[in-house]
Amino acid sequence: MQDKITIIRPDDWHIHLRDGAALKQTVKDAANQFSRAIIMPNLVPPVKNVQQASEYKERILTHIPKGNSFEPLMTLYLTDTTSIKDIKAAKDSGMIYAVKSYPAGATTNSHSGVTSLEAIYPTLACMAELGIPLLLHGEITRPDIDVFDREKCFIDEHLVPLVQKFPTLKVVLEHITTKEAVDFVKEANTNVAATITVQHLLYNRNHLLVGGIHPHYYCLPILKRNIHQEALIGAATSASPKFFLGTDSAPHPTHSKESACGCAGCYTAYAAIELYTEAFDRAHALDKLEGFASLFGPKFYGLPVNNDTITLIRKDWTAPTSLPFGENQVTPLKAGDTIHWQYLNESKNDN
Ligand SMILES: NC(=O)N[C@@H](CC(=O)O)C(=O)O
Ligand SMILES: [Zn+2]
Ligand SMILES: [Zn+2]
Repeated sequence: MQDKITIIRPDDWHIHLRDGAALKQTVKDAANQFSRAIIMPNLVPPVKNVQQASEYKERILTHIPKGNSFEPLMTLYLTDTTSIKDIKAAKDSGMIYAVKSYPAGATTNSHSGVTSLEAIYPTLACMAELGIPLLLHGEITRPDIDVFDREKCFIDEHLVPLVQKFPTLKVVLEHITTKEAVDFVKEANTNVAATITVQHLLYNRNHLLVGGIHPHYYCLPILKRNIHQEALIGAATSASPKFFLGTDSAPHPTHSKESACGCAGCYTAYAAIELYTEAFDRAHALDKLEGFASLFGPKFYGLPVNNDTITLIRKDWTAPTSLPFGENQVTPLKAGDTIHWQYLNESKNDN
């Protein structure tokens, strides 16, 4: 049995760091394991232009521990009024790595999101031309569509035509949750990729709903049935460069999740790489972890691979039941449970 694994340092291609006092914990956790992360722009108000992204980046940078070279890769929040001028400014800034589309109303802080992707095709054409990736929260929001079918419907109704219309546009279908998404991405052209969260590899909707309702497993897109979980594990461990690591670590105060109307999002950044290692170990695919976590993301974004490594050992430890989150607390995924791999935090930035 393999008890130790060393891989090139990973990056997180989808994270929510939030803002203000929350940054103290979220930045520390992300910077501890990852070299770079794609920073989601769904703040209140959203990060809509270069100026706001640059100010947000500065706020993040002040929380990076001394001697740590974590690099936040900033994104813009796409709205119905994002203009070609905004996209050109993003490109010229050299600090915007992608533009994120939230269908209006689909998820946390998405009310300023796009009401029709088709209506902003000229903006997307400009992104294709300038090589700026489009990151998609891929869910339809029509109330007649069942919450478990929203990703599949988004693919059929919006993504298939989008990819046909813009074959050169780089597209990441974020946090995929279904077999249909896996199949779509596999068959699409090489400009189409997907991130996969660790909760969608470790869990399915039974974990959310059997034996009581478990709000800390609630995220969007919602956990699906086990056949979808299996398809995601298959994709993540397939060595296909189209599938790479994106935690979607999305903290909410404990009281906002343990509520009559609980928020969507799981906090995983505190132990992300340990949890992914656990998922790959379960699938007998530890040899596929490095590609998924450290090689395929940079390849898609056209960035260099990191030049240091991290090591994990097989060792049980207990996840904290709670972590500081500004003036509140956040209950992390797996709170109080045993995690079977441990990240040895010794090598970072000593080269
Ligand atoms: N994934 C989630 O359940 N929540 C995310 C938003 C998102 O990524 O959809 C959040 O910001 O809380
Ligand atoms: Zn999302
Ligand atoms: Zn997210």
